[in-house]
Amino acid sequence: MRYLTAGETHGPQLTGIIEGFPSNITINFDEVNFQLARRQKGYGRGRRMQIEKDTAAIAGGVRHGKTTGAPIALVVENNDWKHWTTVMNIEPIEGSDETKRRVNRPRPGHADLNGGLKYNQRDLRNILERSSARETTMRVAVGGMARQLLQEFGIKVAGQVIRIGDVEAKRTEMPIDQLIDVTEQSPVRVTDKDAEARMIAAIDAAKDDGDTLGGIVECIIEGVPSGLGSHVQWDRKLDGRIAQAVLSIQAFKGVEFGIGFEAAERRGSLVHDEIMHDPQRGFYRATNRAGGFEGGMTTGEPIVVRGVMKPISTLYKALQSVDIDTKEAFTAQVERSDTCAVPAASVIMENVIAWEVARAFLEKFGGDSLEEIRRNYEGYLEQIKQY
Ligand SMILES: Cc1cc2nc3c(=O)[nH]c(=O)nc-3n(C[C@H](O)[C@H](O)[C@H](O)COP(=O)(O)O)c2cc1C
Ligand SMILES: C=C(O[C@@H]1CC(C(=O)O)=C[C@@H](OP(=O)(O)O)[C@H]1O)C(=O)O
Repeated sequence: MRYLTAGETHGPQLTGIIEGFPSNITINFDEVNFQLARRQKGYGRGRRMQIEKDTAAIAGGVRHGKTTGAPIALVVENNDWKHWTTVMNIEPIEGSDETKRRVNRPRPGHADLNGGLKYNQRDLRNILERSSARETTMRVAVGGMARQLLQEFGIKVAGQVIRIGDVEAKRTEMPIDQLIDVTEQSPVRVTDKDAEARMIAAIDAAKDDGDTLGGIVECIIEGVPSGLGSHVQWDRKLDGRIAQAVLSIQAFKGVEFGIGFEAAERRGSLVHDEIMHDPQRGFYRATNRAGGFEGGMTTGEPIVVRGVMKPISTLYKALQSVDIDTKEAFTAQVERSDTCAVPAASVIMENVIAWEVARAFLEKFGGDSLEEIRRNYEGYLEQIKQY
């Protein structure tokens, strides 16, 4: 199973094509649109989110509410396109002075300069339009499809914000369904009300100073059987693939599983998870410090992944850069930008991880239809039980 996305942030639409999605899966479009709506919420975002109201339309691969096994085509329109039709026009507009509309001032922390050099583009808009995190809209829609496959097998995905700037949220141990409900009610996607208020204040303060904030988000996946991914080849290790998916989100700079970087400070006896057995549960781990992975394979314990997002690159208190034409220094003018997109990014992270887990699930239990996958899955569960 694979997917590709296309589309620019101020272009007419984002397009996604999923190939290899099995047949006979009932698709609830409200679920896909719910994921898109969740991504748009979250304290700290700029004016663009008031313009967009993301909904996905299906343009292939689903009939009468069920997948057919054909490639699935998804489309999300950009409402903002109507304000950008002249700037973004594909055809040159006669009599217009294109040079005036060029972006010739690369923004620090963005893809602008590297992309301009690499693709030999002197209008940096040709880079920024695609490097924008607007593209994650389609990745979330695709993740919304993957979640429906996972749901068929009782696999649940949740996320929460752990840190924004210097404010850390206390992690309340609660069942995953409750975690999903509680974080959904929070503008910064936390369960800790005290931290919520301090995070909102920190975002407001950064905004007042013309500055931005990053943070840490966590994703938890429950109900995953042991044995997804594989130790036998580097690119089949599922933790590695999830790490790649997380780092592919714009502005994500780090990833860890379970106790993560803390493992460097601890002794082995306080890192590794002891193996237990119970006639009802089968094999399990006494703890889950590994975050659900050993040898690139799932252990059957919940997958726990955290990602680090850097502060938003564009600051109202603009940073210095160099004009690509004159090579002179300037400080950038900012029209609009987010102050903090960490809560939104936690939704993106959930969905890109859901995709990777669904892909690994299909590799393990293969099959073209839901029924075939179910047979393979149930046979494997029986095999594990007898082991
Ligand atoms: C949900 C989300 C929203 C973002 N919004 C902005 C924004 O409004 N302004 C900005 O400068 N960067 C924003 N970014 C970050 C940039 O897209 C990102 O830093 C840039 O493309 C360069 O990529 P890199 O940081 O991964 O190197 C956002 C990222 C995410 C995930
Ligand atoms: C459009 C989205 O996020 C955008 C991501 C983004 C960036 O540089 O990554 C910059 C901003 O776009 P604009 O310059 O149009 O205001 C954000 O609003 C979105 O999340 O849907």
